[in-house]
Amino acid sequence: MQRQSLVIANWKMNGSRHLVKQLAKTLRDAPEVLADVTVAVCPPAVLLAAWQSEVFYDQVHLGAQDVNENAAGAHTGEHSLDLVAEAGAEYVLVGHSERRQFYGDTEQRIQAKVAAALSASETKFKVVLCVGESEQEREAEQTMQVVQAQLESALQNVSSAQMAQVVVAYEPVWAIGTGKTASPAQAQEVHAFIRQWLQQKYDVAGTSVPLLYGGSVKAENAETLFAEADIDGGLIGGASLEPEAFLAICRAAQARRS
Ligand SMILES: O=C[C@H](O)COP(=O)(O)O
Repeated sequence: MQRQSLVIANWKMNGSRHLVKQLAKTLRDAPEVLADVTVAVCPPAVLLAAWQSEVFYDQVHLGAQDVNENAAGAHTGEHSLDLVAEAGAEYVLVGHSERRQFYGDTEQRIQAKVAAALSASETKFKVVLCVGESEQEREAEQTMQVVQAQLESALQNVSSAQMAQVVVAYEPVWAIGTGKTASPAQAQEVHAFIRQWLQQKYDVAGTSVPLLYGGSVKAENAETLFAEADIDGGLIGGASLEPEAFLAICRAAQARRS
């Protein structure tokens, strides 16, 4: 089954209004890429509004890097689904390893965030669930076990119908921001495992879920990673801050379709 290529930029706590303009221009100047590849950008929430005035949503989609599981209330510093939707977000990253490690994203909270995002009635959010093992876990040969446990917990109450709104990003923690990329074979092995798990639980709905690889994807390695059967695109950190590099990665995802 040929799934649509998808590339998502995660700026993390980086970027500026200037970079919004630069990247938006670079992408606008490549309509042939945007015609073939779904591209989304997740800037820091305070830059969503700047993006809103630069993009047409049929060209570039916007996303939030995280969201609070509560609808509203006394949660200083947090953003609700309604707030990020109002700022243009259609995608929401959930369970990124940096949030799991440093900002209190327990399995329970991740499950609650997934549930909240999937049940939002006004906006049909796309939830990008991030999973992945640490270096220690890989060395102990626990990769599949860890990834399976993360999937089981986050998707425990998610129905087949809701899976049309879910994207899974495999991000080995040891490859994030380290310059160490999983080899295409290593990434494919885990992606195939995730695909199989999804198909077992969700049947046909599991076949359609886009699977992204993230972890030091660069213009130089994107094409070989995206050539793997179960890698439908990437979740890009550092390289998404360089417009030309990001565009080259989107082109690599476009090449995957031909
Ligand atoms: O969300 C993106 C990933 O954490 C990958 O980041 P990176 O491309 O800087 O390694």
